[in-house]
Amino acid sequence: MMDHLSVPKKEAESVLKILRNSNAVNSRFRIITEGDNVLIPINEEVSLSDLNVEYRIVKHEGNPDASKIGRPLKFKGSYDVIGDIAIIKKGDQEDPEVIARKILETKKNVKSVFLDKGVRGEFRTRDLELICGQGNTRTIYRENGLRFVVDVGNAYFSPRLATERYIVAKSALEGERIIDMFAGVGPFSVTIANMKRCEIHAFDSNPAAMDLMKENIGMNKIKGKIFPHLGDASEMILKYSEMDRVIMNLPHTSFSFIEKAYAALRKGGFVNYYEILDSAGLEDRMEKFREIGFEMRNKRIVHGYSKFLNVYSIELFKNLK
Ligand SMILES: C[S@@+](CC[C@H](N)C(=O)[O-])C[C@H]1O[C@@H](n2cnc3c(N)ncnc32)[C@H](O)[C@@H]1O
Repeated sequence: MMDHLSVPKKEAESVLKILRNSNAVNSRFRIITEGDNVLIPINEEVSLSDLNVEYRIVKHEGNPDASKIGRPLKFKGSYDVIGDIAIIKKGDQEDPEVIARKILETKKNVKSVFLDKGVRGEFRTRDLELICGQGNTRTIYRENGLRFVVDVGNAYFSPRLATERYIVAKSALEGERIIDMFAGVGPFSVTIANMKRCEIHAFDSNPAAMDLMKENIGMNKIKGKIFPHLGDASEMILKYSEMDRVIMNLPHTSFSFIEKAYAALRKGGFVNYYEILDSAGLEDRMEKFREIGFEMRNKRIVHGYSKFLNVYSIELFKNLK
C-alpha cells in the first residue's frame, strides 16, 4: 500500500502543479479516479508538512504505470534538484557518493551533484562540496510557471518554499504595498508580482543575491513593480510606513526585526513571518507577538528542520486597536 493524496477533482489540476513543482508526485504510478476525488501517488520521502497539504493522505495499492516498469527504482536519501544541480543533504543514511551516482544515472538533466554542508553566515549561503559532475553552481530553475537564475553557492535559494511562495502570492491583494525584507534572489517578490499588480520593495544585503534578483525581475513578465534595494534591512525599513505587508524570511533571526516590521505596517497590515521553532518556542513567540500588538491569522509548518524543530510560517496582522 502506498501514500496517495486525495483531492477533489476540480482542484486536481492546480494541486498537481504545486506537487510537481516540489517533485512530490510518484510518476511510476498512475493517478486514480475515485468518485468525486482523484488519488495522486506521492513519493515516499515527501512528508505532509513539506507539502503543506489541506488534503487527506490515503493508502492505496497503487496503479503502476506500465511504461515505467523496468526502469531503475527510486532510492532513499533526501536531495533537492535545482535546475541541473542536485544537492544532497548531509546526514543521509546512504553514502553521498552512492546517492550522487544514482542521481546522475536516473536524472538525465542533472549535471552536478553537491553535498550540502550547511547554510552559514549573514548571507545564508550554502557550504557545498562537489561530489561529481561539472561543478557549475549557477543554473536556471523553474517554479510556479516562472524562471529563476540561481547560484546555489553564492546566494541562498531553496526549492522547498515553492508552495509557500504560491500561498503568499495567492493571498496578497491587488495593489498591496509590500516589503520583502530578506528577499534573496527574489522568489517571493517575483511570484507575488507575477500574480498581483503590487508594489514590492525587496531588500537584501548580499550583493550576489541582489544581482540575481535583478536578472530574475528582468527575465519574467510580471504585472507588479519590484524595487530592489541592497543593504541592511533593519536600516532600510525605517524609511517606510503604512505598508500593507512585510515578508520576513530569515528563519534563524527574524524575531530581532519584528518591531521594525510592526512600525512599517498600517493597522491591519500583514506579516508573513518564518522561524525555526519547537512547540514550546512557538507558544512563547505567540505571547510575544500579542505583547507587540500582533494577532495571528494562520500558522503552518513549511517543512521539518530537525527531530523537534520545524520551519513555521506564521501570518500575523497588526492589531486594529
Ligand atoms: C533565508 S534567505 C531567504 C531568501 C529568500 N526570501 C528566499 O525565499 O529564497 C535570507 C536572506 O536574507 C539576507 N539577509 C540576512 N540578513 C540581512 C539583513 N540584515 N538585511 C538584508 N538582508 C539580509 C541574506 O543575504 C539572504 O539572502
